[in-house]
Amino acid sequence: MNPAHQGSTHGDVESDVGRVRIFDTTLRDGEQAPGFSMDRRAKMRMAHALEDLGVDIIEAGFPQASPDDFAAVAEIARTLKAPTVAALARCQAGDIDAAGKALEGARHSRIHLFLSTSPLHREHKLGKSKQQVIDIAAEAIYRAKALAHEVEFSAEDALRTEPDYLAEIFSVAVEAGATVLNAPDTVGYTTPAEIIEMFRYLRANVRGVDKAIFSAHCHDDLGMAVANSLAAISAGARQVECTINGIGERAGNAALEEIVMALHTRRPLFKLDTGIVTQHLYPTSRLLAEVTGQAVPRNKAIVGDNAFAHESGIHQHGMLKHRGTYEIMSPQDVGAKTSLVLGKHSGRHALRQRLVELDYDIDETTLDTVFERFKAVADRQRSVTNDDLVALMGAYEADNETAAVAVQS
Ligand SMILES: CC(=O)SCCNC(=O)CCNC(=O)[C@H](O)C(C)(C)COP(=O)(O)OP(=O)(O)OC[C@H]1O[C@@H](n2cnc3c(N)ncnc32)[C@H](O)[C@@H]1OP(=O)(O)O
Ligand SMILES: CC(C)C(=O)C(=O)O
Repeated sequence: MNPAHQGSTHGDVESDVGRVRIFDTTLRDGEQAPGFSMDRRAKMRMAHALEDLGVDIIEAGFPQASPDDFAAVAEIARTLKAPTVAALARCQAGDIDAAGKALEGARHSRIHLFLSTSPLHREHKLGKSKQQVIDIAAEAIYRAKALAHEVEFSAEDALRTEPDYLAEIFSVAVEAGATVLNAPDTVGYTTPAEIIEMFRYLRANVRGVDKAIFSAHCHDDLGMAVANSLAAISAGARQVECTINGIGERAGNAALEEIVMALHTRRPLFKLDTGIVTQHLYPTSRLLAEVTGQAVPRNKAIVGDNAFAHESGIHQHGMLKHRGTYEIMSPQDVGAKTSLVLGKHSGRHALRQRLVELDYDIDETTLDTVFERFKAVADRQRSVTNDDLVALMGAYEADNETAAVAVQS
């Protein structure tokens, strides 16, 4: 083991009071989803963006998965300065050694071990008894500890595992030297009430609990990944594993931007901070869309095109009076912008505002006529652009001139 790894304070349990660590797994679980895989170059671009975003841990990949993934993890480990770089490994010597090797150049390294603990996985996937699973985990942790600054142990399918058995394997994991205990909801099955119960139980029953922090890793199969992550945090988890845009296996992982902005926007409720530079959320989301070629859905919370867009007249009127009427956070805080989109649902207030912005001096009579014409255009097309408005105003002014000439002659 590199002597510099000894005595690292990165991941000091004491420093976690009032702080939730953000463990980004966009480059590992995120890229496992069909259509999202990233090559070494794409991973490097994302890794730099994630470092600028301020994530605490970047899970760079699964070195045993492929030579390119090994190379990507190694390059990220060598290059990044601030975040801990993590690599995933099964509880197998080959995986652990590959992870250790890939992480050699890292300033702060973490081997992330996982092993299934639920009855279904133990019996059908691994074909191992409860005790065998515990022994395999302990041996793997001992091996990994010699190869990285820190070891995280994930009990795969934890939320479908018997709580007393989960507490036992985590107790052994702490004894073996793991300092992060992750209880993943691997298949997105749990609910907020259940995950709270599980984390409270673990905190009360894992031996040596003060030597480790608990982590949540939630999947979105039932659309509850973010809610479950926040629930786990409220029950004492001080690390959350999440991805940009919520990408990941099947329906995805908990979306990083949603967890971070929930903690930020509802700070009086959670009383917890992250180290995320929130203004980087939107640009990082767009970079991921660019490198994967997968567009962000318009209605995606925080980073979708519609997250701060308003087309309805009643909402636009409210927004023009006070932004707080229809926005619970400032778009600038996530690096985005508000837009008032003109369409068939818009009203006079928003239309007048846009015409003023376009330098038209407009009285009530003009507004009424132009508004009627605007609605007719809006009924034919999805949105009405500035060019459409200029054309409408041009036609209106031409009609007025014709009418004036007719009156004179
Ligand atoms: C919940 C998660 O997201 S876990 C991470 C999932 N991610 C991935 O699988 C992506 C990368 N994976 C890969 O590239 C390949 O699966 C590899 C290279 C790791 C392994 O490939 P192969 O050796 O051909 O095995 P394959 O994937 O078909 O089967 C998995 C094997 O790992 C074993 N295994 C699964 N999980 C673990 C674990 N945590 N610890 C030890 N062994 C495990 C299985 O029992 C099976 O063993 P067997 O080959 O003795 O039957
Ligand atoms: C490896 C573990 C943390 C995982 O991805 C899961 O259980 O979903």
